[in-house]
Amino acid sequence: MGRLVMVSNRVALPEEARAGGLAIALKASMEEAGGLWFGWSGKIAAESGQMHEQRLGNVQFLTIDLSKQDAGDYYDGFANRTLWPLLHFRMDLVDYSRETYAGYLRVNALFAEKLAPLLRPDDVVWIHDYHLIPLAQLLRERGVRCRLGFFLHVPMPSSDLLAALPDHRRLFEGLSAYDLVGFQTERDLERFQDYVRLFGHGQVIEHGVLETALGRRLRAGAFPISIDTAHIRSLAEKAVGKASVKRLAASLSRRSLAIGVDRLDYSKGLPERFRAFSRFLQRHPELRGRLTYLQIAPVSRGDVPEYRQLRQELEGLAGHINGRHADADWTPVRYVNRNYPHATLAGFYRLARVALVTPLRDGMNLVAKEFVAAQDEADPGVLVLSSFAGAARELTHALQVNPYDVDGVADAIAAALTMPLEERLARWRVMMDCIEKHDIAAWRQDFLAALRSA
Ligand SMILES: O=P(O)(O)OC[C@H]1O[C@H](O[C@H]2O[C@H](CO)[C@@H](O)[C@H](O)[C@H]2O)[C@H](O)[C@@H](O)[C@@H]1O
Ligand SMILES: O=c1ccn([C@@H]2O[C@H](COP(=O)(O)OP(=O)(O)O)[C@@H](O)[C@H]2O)c(=O)[nH]1
Repeated sequence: MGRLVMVSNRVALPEEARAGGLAIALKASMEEAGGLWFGWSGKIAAESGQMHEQRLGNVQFLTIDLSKQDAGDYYDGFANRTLWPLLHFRMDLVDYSRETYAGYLRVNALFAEKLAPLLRPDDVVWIHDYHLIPLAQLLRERGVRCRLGFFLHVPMPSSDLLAALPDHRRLFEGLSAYDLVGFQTERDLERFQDYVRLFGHGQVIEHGVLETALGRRLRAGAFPISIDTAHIRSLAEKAVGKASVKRLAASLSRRSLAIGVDRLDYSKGLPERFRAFSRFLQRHPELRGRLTYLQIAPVSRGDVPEYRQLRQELEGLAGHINGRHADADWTPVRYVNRNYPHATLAGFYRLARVALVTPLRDGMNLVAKEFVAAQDEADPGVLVLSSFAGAARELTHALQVNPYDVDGVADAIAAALTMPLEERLARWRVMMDCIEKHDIAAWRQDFLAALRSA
């Protein structure tokens, strides 16, 4: 069997410890399968192109530095100020410029230039996410003939939104150079098929089999990403004895804990969630003082203006809610911008009675699955989950909410806090069965099997 070559903007280098589902999920896959992992080093250098090599176990890491200009145009610019808001249904935040698009294409071409000579004909190349949509086409132009798969970690919005992007055909037709294109959910796949029919001049031969305008066939499918369920469960069991977890437990003074864990990103619905928590305190005075809400929100994409504004807004909101509702011995919201390792997070999840996972849009949301995996099977907590997260398709037994409905989320928090043990057990069991069967290894195997047979 050929070597597995993963390509992603962000690579989980051995010393890397930043939040983000893609890197965490691919790390688990690479550790199991071995192979080459290729991407951006995350470093800014005087010039783009310097390569670095590292090895850990059966994984070889090859990463490239980018210049300030390239990183600014490609990552902060076109990827995170144009594509990210577009793919999360936020037309109001899309900032398009020809300069940043040119930078995006330049960095994709650089990746292709460096990667093409390293590939062997029997390699299976798996390219990830919106940063690298054109890469297959650029590799093919350089003579690469091996199997190329693509997985989109974020949502695929409706064709009408995609069509608002200048030059959208040139970008999205790049997907036709892959042998297999994977999405998080069936709904994302359907919206992609609509786009191919309506704007891509292609045909859907049958569900999951497409023919492009140029007559090339490719496959497309839904492959919901997952977590290393057994590992998170075992981390959570061990974490009970960890000092940081004991300190958190002691600090609660027998109050229940509600937890949120998200990169500081506008897609995660944090201001709406803070408002819903405040509304919960107003609407349910009988429960006041029984729940402390800990929001962990490591800073993400801090050079992008929309993310800096969000940070300011949240600081204001947290202060406002605490000023309004706190007592001398109780602070309702604890808002923390630190990044915690999984070994600690797993213990925090297990301690929590309620998890608040209420993104406005999310490709999957691995935190929702991690929370379920970390629960005590004799006394599980309750997951309050946005129906706009990819995870909602599988975690149907969560308390599902519309994150825009502040009163609805407030009432769901109250329902979660007061839910009888019997109902908590029944809901948790169904969700745990799902992520035990469908863990990260199953995700990788399903995608690679489909790619090998595509
Ligand atoms: O690399 P960053 O810019 O720091 O951002 C972190 C990652 O955010 C996004 O994650 C997505 O992938 C998760 C795993 O499939 C999924 O659960 C989540 O819903 C997505 O938002 C982004 O797509 C990644 O490329 C980033 O690395
Ligand atoms: O302090 C933190 C906050 C988050 N995460 C991890 O970052 C990932 C976030 O993935 P998710 O799919 O929920 O969202 P994304 O950030 O990829 O959009 C999850 O594995 C979290 O456990 C982490 O390790 N430390």
